[in-house]
Amino acid sequence: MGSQALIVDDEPDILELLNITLSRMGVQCDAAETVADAKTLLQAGQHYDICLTDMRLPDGNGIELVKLIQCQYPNTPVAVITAHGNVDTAIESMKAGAFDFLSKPIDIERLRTLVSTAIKVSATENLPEDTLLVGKTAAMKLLKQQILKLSRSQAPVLISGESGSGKELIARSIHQQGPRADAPFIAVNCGAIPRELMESEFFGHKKGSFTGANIDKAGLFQAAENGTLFLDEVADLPMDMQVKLLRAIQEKAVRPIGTQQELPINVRILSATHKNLQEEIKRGNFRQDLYYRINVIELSAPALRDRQEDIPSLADAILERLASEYSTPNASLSSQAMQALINYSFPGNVRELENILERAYTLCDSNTIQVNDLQLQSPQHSNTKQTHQHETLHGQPLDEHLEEIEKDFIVNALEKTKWNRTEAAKVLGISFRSLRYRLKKLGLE
Ligand SMILES: Nc1ncnc2c1ncn2[C@@H]1O[C@H](COP(=O)(O)OP(=O)(O)OP(=O)(O)O)[C@@H](O)[C@H]1O
Repeated sequence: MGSQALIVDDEPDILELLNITLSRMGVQCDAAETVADAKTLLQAGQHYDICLTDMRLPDGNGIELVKLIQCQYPNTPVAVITAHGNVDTAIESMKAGAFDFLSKPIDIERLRTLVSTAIKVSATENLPEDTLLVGKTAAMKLLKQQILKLSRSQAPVLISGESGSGKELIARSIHQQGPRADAPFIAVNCGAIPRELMESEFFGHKKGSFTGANIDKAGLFQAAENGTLFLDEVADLPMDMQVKLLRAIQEKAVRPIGTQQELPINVRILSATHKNLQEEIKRGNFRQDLYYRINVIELSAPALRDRQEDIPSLADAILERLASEYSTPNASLSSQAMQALINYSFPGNVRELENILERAYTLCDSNTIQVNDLQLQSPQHSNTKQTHQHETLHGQPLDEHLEEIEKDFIVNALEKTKWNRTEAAKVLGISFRSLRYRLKKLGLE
């Protein structure tokens, strides 16, 4: 059976344009001119694969319909049509649950893309449960529900959370469960691209546009076409790049370096940060307008210490994966070792759990991992400063003791920055040169 759309607008020209475009795509349309007419059609029992509604209607507004359909007909994706340049309503409607928006004057190509995405969403009603994220605590259940809901929308999502807490995995999960699943998921660490290459990395370049540009190169946006672009550590984008990114998101188009032509793009943007972006805005490091665009929906990845009950199942899943990666027998944790993990504070979250288990798995003598194999730091590791202040020296020379503290801080900073020494030096508030000197001195190289 063909697809069915509900189109709601009081301007006959727009209704006609929608009707013709959709009919050519094999989608049948029912038209309404008011909120009341739309309600009557919905109540008549017809299932709609998409509802397209104007924002301003004679007896109400589009957001009202978005809310009503969300609540009573959750399998029908709704897209709103907004006045040209009205970002506020577009964002407000997506926050209210609209799956996407279209701004006037209507671009036929965009309309077609939007409708076919919506039909895909509507056709995949009963998706299998998320298989990427391990965890059954209330926090994880809620997160998985949110992911499922968000995967159907095209709204930009900002995922916040501590390092290693699973932000990228959450983004992947949103992508995999949504209508873009068959297209690429491209993850980019915004802090890791050299500044001078950034524009070309994101938008591509034409052969000969700068020294070293020996061939035409597609950027990340083009690589993610029809799929998802995941901007990890988005707070690390330099200001000039933030402006360019904002423009690309707003215009839904990019211009490769050395070309005159804008290329239209159809990419969903997901971002993540472990920093507090509001703070970064106050400090003048992040643009308010970009924040507003990428943070339409906010998700937060819970810290592992706040969902301790998930530690056993995570540990089992990780050990199973290690055994299959190494093609060696599966190992398990002694009950004391498991308890020690449950009591540990995991400043580095799931990534730290993975590292601890990988080391223990390689080091342990039998197939059972004991507490000692885990080599856990003291539970207060993340709070090193305080604990050391209150400790006595236990007969250890002061210098040696201080070196230990120094080592702790440096290792901590390196772990936090995934061993990026430039970043670690920043975290520590010392110069790169000084960090290099200390690494040598402490035998950490
Ligand atoms: N709920 C989970 N279930 C299974 N594995 C997880 C879960 N959360 C995180 N992981 C694993 O932990 C590691 C770190 O996760 P991920 O890279 O998604 O974290 P992140 O928050 O993006 O980290 P960073 O802030 O450092 O970029 C990955 O190997 C990921 O597969």
